[in-house]
Amino acid sequence: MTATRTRLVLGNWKMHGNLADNTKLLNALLAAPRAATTTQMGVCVPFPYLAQTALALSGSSIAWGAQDISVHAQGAYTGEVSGGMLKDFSCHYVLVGHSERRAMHAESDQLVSDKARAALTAGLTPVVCVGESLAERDAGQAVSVITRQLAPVLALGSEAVLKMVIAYEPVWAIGTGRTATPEQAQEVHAAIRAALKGAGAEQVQILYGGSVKAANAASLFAMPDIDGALVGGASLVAEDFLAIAA
Ligand SMILES: O=C[C@H](O)COP(=O)(O)O
Repeated sequence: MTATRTRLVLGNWKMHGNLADNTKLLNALLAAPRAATTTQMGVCVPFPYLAQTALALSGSSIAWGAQDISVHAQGAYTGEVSGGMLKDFSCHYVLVGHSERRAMHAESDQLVSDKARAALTAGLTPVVCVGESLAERDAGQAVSVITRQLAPVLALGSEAVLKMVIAYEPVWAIGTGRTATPEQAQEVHAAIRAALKGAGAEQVQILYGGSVKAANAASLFAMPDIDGALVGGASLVAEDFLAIAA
C-alpha cells in the first residue's frame, strides 16, 4: 500500500445482530485502545440498527454505514431506504453491489452503478463490491468479470470514482473459510487499479473481502494494492475485528 492511501477495515454485519448484542460489540470496539494505529475502522449495519450505532459511535473515530441504498431519492418505493435517510443517521459508508445482493436480489452491474451514484448524490461514500464466482475463476475469467462489473461504475467518471471505495470479494471466498491468497488478491487489485486509470487512481482505496481473519490479514495487507478489508463474520466478534485492524 502506498503512503498516500489510508488503510480501511470495514465490518459488514450482514443480517446479524440485536440491540443487546450490538451494544456489547460497539462498546467493545469503543473501549479498545487505538492510538497506535492510523487504520480507519467502520461498521456497516442493518438499517434498524443505524440509530443505535450512530448514538454509540458518535464522536468516536469509528465510522458507520449501511448495506444497501435505493436509487430513488424518495417516493412510493415500499421497503426502500434512500441516501437522504442514511445521511439522517450520519452514515459515512454504504455498501453497493455486494455479491449476496447481486445473486439473491438480481442486482445488475448497471443497478449497482446507479446505487453508487445515488450514494454520491447524498454525500455518502459508496463501497462498490465486485467479485467473480468459483466457476468464473476456474474458467480464467476473474479479471474480465470484474472489468465488466466495474464498467458502468467507471462510466460515472473519474471525479465520482475518486470518492468511492472498491471492494474485491471473490464469491468463493465469502463465508467459506477459503481466503484468496495474497498473490491472487493482489493480481485482481492491480487489475482494478489499472482499470480505474486516469488521474487519482492511486488514491482510491481497494479493499479485499472473503474470510479475512486476524491470521491472514497481515499477509493480505502487505500487498501493494490491498488497502484494507471488508470483513463479514469476523466483524461480529470485537476481538477478531480489532485484531484484523491492528
Ligand atoms: O462483506 C463481507 C464479505 O462478504 C466477507 O464475508 P466473510 O468475511 O464472512 O467471508
